[in-house]
Amino acid sequence: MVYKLVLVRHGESTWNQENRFTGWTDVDLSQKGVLEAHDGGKRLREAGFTFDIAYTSVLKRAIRTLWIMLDELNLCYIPVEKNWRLNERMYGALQGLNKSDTAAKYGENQVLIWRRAYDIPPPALEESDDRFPGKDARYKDLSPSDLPKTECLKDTVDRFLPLWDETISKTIKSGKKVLIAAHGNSIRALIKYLDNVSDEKIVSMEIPTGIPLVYELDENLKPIKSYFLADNDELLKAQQAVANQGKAK
Ligand SMILES: O=C(O)[C@@H](CO)OP(=O)(O)O
Repeated sequence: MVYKLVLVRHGESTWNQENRFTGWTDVDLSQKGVLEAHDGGKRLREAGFTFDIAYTSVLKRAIRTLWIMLDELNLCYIPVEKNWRLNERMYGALQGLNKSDTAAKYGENQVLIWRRAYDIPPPALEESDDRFPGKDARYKDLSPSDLPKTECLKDTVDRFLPLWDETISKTIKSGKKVLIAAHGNSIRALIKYLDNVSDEKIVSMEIPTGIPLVYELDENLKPIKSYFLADNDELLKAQQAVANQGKAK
């Protein structure tokens, strides 16, 4: 038995466009991001994919990407489950800052650590800060210990895993075809877990916006293979562009 699972990072957001640390900030897609979402849906349609259920975060850039893709696939009717555990990594006090300006101020290496180190979190938010998720109604049912003030990728893996273990993995094993629309770092968290990527290697893994990533999984949900629905040149260019966001201008 081979299961197929598709992951997609939302299309470009307005803060991706402005090159700002986003995290749990609920910004929308840019015009380019809307086009990328349509394009991602078309890629799946043309490759013959269909889905029974979709999972996404509680952030509108991922939700809107999913809506657009389901529309392209003529699958607006399938169930969609939104869960905070698929949110982007919480970027703490960096949320809102321009990535290049931050690199110019603190150095590119420090920004690389904040963006990509597996177990070093960015500076934390205070609970009094308006950006603290405890002030946002959508998180009102979370226990206080689940509300992050910052997260490194390891924290994102840890908070994603209960959703995987208790829900998504069971859905896949029941034979349902699953689509997940999420974020650069929540997808990196999933890839780290599925492919058992080392803490060192995950640092250089970049996820492009809007390009579906297909996983073929065995009966124990171990990956047999994975591939983006893009040619190599396009993929490398898109991945390099994400890496370059942390460079000083
Ligand atoms: O700002 C963010 O939330 C993420 C994704 O856009 O950025 P980065 O690629 O720097 O982790």
